[in-house]
Amino acid sequence: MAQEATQLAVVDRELAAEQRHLDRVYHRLEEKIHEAEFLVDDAEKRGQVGTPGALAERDAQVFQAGVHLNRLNSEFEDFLFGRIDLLRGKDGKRGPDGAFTATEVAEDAVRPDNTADIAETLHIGRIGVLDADYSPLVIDWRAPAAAPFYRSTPKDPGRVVRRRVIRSKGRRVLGVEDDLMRPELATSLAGEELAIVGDGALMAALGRARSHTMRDIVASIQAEQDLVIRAPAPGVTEVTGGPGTGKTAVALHRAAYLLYQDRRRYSGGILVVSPTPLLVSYTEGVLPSLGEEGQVAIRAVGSLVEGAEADAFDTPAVARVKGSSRMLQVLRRASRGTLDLGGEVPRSLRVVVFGRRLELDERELADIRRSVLGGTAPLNLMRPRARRLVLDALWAKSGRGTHLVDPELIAEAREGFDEDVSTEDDFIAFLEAWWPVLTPRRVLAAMADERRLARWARRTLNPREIRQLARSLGRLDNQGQGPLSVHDVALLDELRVLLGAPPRPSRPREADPLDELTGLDEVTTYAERSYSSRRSRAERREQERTEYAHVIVDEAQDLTPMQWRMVARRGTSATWTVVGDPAQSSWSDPDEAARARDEALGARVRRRFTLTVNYRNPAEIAELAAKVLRLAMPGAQSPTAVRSTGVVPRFTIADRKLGATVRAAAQRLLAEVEGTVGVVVAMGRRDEARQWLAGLGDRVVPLGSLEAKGLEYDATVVVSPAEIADESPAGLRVLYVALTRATQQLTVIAGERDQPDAAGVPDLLRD
Ligand SMILES: Nc1ncnc2c1ncn2[C@@H]1O[C@H](COP(=O)(O)OP(=O)(O)OP(=O)(O)O)[C@@H](O)[C@H]1O
Repeated sequence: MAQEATQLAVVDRELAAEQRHLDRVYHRLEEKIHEAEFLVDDAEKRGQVGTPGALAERDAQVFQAGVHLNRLNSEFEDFLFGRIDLLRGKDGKRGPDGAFTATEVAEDAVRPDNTADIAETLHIGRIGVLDADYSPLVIDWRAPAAAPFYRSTPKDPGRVVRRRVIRSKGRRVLGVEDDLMRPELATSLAGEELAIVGDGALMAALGRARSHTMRDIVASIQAEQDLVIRAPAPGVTEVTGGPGTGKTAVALHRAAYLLYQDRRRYSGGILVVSPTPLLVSYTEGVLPSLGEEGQVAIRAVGSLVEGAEADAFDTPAVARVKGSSRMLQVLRRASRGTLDLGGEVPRSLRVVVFGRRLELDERELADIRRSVLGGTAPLNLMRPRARRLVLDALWAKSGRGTHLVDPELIAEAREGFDEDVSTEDDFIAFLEAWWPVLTPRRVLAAMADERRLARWARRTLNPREIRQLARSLGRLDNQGQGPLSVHDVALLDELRVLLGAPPRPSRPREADPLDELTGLDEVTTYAERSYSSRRSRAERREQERTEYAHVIVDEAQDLTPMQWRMVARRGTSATWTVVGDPAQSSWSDPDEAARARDEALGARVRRRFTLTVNYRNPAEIAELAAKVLRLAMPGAQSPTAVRSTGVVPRFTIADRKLGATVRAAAQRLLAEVEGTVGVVVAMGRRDEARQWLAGLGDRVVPLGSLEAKGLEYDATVVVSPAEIADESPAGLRVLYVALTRATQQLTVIAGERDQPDAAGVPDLLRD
């Protein structure tokens, strides 16, 4: 009892100490906000002067102050989260953030009797805050001085004695959790014994209920993850690791780190490519919570091409054709073939110039076309040359140059001739039909005709593949308008390059996340309209952005060869971070994808990392998933689950009414967990699943197996492992993904195709 009371007193004392520090930080932040507000006021006064120079200066000041204010305001929430207490370092130099730079312990910092004093205490937060005397009140989590907070382990503690995670909300400190890095030392801080409180911040973070959005992990980044986040920028940082090892989280924190390290360089933009819109909306809150968003575009792989927003999935067989690099050859032939669509191309050209009839026949036109197509330029860019050769041929036939000798007169006559011919309606109509401006969608639509496609895909695709591909494109009208699948988008992008840019339609562009630069809305309230011209300039710049300074590919194992080509175009001079897990790949030909990936990344230096700890699944669920991994990818290593809950997966055999069984399982889990319940079914059952679960509320989410990628729920129901596994050649790997989504509980329902044992365990999940 007495011991408990003492411990409580220690906790109170430590909480009070952190509260005092947080109060100081707030005080300082308020001072800084006043400074920013003063700047705004001052800027407005200067605006009244009215000279162009003063207005420009005001504009710049208002912009800066507005961004600063907005940033400070948004950082207030839970922005102090860590603290490290350090021994004295080998040298006594301070860095720009006011912290000592030494990483090694000074020789005499630990006395022979294993006692030591804390020489430096640093608080870590989402942004750095200096006190009025430039001493560090808070160190930015990305600064070098914060690295020991993440890197230090009892095995390799460096200068850190105690690492503390502080939980706070707004202005209140709610709790602290300590890890002791040097338990062998008796350390004192300001003459008092160093206190240790709580039992591990990581476990507390992992045990919390999940919502529909991912949280940042800035308070509990682990050492192996920190190495990835802070890896040098050049070249390619490649990260592999099993489900739940934090690959997505690490990739997003790396984006924030890179921006902090070299904001100027990454003002070129960071692109995060994600497999599904669901994963985009799950993850897009993480960067704003880290104070970064304006420079980072998180896009689903089906939304990388302007004007083509796709989230529909093709059947696995069709996806396999559309994703394969064999499509390159088919698209090349199709784009040229579309120029020649039977029945639509005029066979001859007749024009009347200066009262004379001129004609080019089928053979002459074919010769011209062949000669132009001999070049390698994109088809739409060949059009001017084709037009010129037609005019040359007509000019030759007209004989008008023959009686002239003076080159100047010849040129003049020719110019008049060209002008006359090319403004003739007949000529314009002819050119439109004979060498139309092609759009990617139009070529894609042309491929929906099976006979035509068979010609273009001869010796590249087999008849069955041709039939499947043509049928899938039949959803489009003859201009290519209609629903696109995710895989169509990479084809459109390839066609865009093959065809060259057609004249741009003047339709307004679709919404782009980059248009919403951080905090600019708030700034307008201060800067009023004077700011809007700056904003529209910024928007224009973002609209023009088709290349990025850094590309992050999440779930990289799923990119098809055609998608790799599309993504590569967005980062030709970029540095890259590529995260993925081959064991979760839903693409059927890993070797072909690996070649495409190598081509996309080129000769850049590669830095490889492996993450080994599963932070999502409890050991009970991870063990079950490992059985499927052994079938899906014999010899592959499972990550080690960091915690165990004692709750084993539940198995249920569906009676004849599969829907009722699934609904009952979901309801039961809803009662047992606080947060979300994901119900994963084979892709073919998505619509049914929605009906089964209707009315259960938004804590329950029905998902096709491919949609579950990257997501997580407190509990999941996996419906019929055999159905999921049989759906595609990569089905076992997709099943592995499905089984690894839960943070707490898993129910597996055996359907008709499963062969459950007496305990209801389907054959695929038995030893
Ligand atoms: N250091 C950490 N502290 C707290 N939570 C963490 C940490 N690392 C990862 N997590 C949590 O573990 C879960 C899994 O992380 P994440 O989704 O990034 O893993 P992943 O490797 O991308 O998984 P998958 O391959 O299955 O998509 C998330 O809830 C994440 O917040």
